[in-house]
Amino acid sequence: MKLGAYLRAGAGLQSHGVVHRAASARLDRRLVARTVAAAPAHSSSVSRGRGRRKAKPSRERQQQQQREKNVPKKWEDLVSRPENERFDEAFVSLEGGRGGRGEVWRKRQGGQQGKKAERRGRGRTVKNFKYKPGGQQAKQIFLAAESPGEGGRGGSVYVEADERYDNLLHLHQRYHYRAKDGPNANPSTARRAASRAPPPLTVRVPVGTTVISKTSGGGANVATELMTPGQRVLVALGGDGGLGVEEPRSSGRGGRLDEGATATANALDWQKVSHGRQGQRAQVHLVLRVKADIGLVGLPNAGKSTLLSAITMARPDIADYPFTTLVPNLGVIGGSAASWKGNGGGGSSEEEEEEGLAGTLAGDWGGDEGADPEPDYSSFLEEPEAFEESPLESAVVADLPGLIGDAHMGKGLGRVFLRHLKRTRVICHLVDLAAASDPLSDYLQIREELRMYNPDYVLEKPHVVVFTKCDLLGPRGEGLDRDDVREKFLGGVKEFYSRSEGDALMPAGVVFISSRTGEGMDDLVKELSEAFRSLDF
Ligand SMILES: Nc1nc2c(ncn2[C@@H]2O[C@H](COP(=O)(O)OP(=O)(O)OP(=O)(O)O)[C@@H](O)[C@H]2O)c(=O)[nH]1
Ligand SMILES: [Mg+2]
Repeated sequence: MKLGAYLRAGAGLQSHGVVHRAASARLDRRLVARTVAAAPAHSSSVSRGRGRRKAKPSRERQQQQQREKNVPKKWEDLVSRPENERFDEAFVSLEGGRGGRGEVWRKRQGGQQGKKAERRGRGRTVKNFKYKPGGQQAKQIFLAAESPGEGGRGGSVYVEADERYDNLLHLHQRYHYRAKDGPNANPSTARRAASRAPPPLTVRVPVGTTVISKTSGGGANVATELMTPGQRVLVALGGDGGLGVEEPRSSGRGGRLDEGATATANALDWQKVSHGRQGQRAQVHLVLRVKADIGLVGLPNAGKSTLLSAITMARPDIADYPFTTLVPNLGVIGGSAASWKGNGGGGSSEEEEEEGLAGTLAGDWGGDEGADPEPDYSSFLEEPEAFEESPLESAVVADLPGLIGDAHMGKGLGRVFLRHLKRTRVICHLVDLAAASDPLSDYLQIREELRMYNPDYVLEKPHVVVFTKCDLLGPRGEGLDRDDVREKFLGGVKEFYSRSEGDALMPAGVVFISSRTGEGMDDLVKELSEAFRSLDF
């Protein structure tokens, strides 16, 4: 027998043996699995020796696990708070994916033939564009790789403003987020792995979120505000892919590296350059300030949420107890009526809701008013056409939680939510005329609270005073001359501020409304439009 034939025969036998052994191993494993399933718990040690041992996590994986365990104290503090105290803030650690491994080519066989054989296995099969049906050509042809393939870049991490979100609660589930790793190069991807970066990890946040990011691993720190939908910022770049490398020859000369790498890489670091680099890591602080044109402020129960539901399609919780609203609600003036009626489902459920609402309200207002018509909080400003060309056209209204005196010392819901007024342009200050014994002091208390939080809130933003619940004035309000009340009120405000800034702090207008009957809505629209016109556009 010739040597080649002998070897082939031997090789054949050998491979036969391998298959055989593998099959019997599989069989063994199945048997073991069955025994383990059938055996009582205490005897499981019998099979332990034969079962597959659990692989020890790689060092990198261990480091990753350790990092995931390390959550900062500030994160733990934040997520243990109630939702209304954390919906507008989040801490996250964002990490770009690791780059994929570059390909390592083993030492070549000597001679031209060896080279060919070596390369034959490394490359990819592509469509043969010369192929014609019926011809002799193959449909697919093999393209040998010219050089070892590079690993792909790891996924990067972006923070993106998205209209579909209005809070940051979805980012409180965990602290660490990591993008996908880059693809490793292998014979079939050849050089293409480098161009196949995995999809980036996109962290979606509401419009109006400030992103403050400390990035390590060569990345730049970021401090930016995402103010338009779709706007995004890169916080952590994925790691570079490893380079393709040819193993150095045994003579000890350096390995031939793929283009871009230093040709002097010695025998020690040729393996390292084939490894993908780690992605950048960013510690990110996200703070949301809702972006709105009009902000509704006032004492708890002043009727802020009710006004919001009366002038927009928003349907916030309304109830006759303080602190019903815990997080800001948003609505758009002149939003299309179809949208929320569609959302409300069938007509029947809506009627039920209205009935439920009417029930609570009738209870709130005492038996003597049982004959009242059903309160209708559906929009008084429903026709979008009425607002065309008006400064109020699609203005966003934010209904804030109730504010009380000494809120800056943590009373009530505190004052943290006042940050949401920062991006409102006009403030609507609601005072419950029916319940207030002294509307002026109620008003001044809140103004002082605003001023203590941020002097710009009272100095720079025009505000309209809105006396609410005028339908409830009852006998007290019958003979009430509204112009009189207005004058007295304005006189009081002027006197209070006479020694300080004076006119700068005066209201732009005073209106009397009822969200229930729709009284005064026209005045409100007029005053708000004036206030907007007074701002320089
Ligand atoms: N009759 C009458 N009742 C009103 C009017 N506006 C509000 N109410 C009632 O006043 C109560 C409080 O209204 P809300 O809109 O929840 O008050 P709020 O200012 O949002 O209160 P918080 O969210 O707790 O700060 C509810 O029972 C409303 O039905 C109004 O114009 N007329
Ligand atoms: Mg409310």
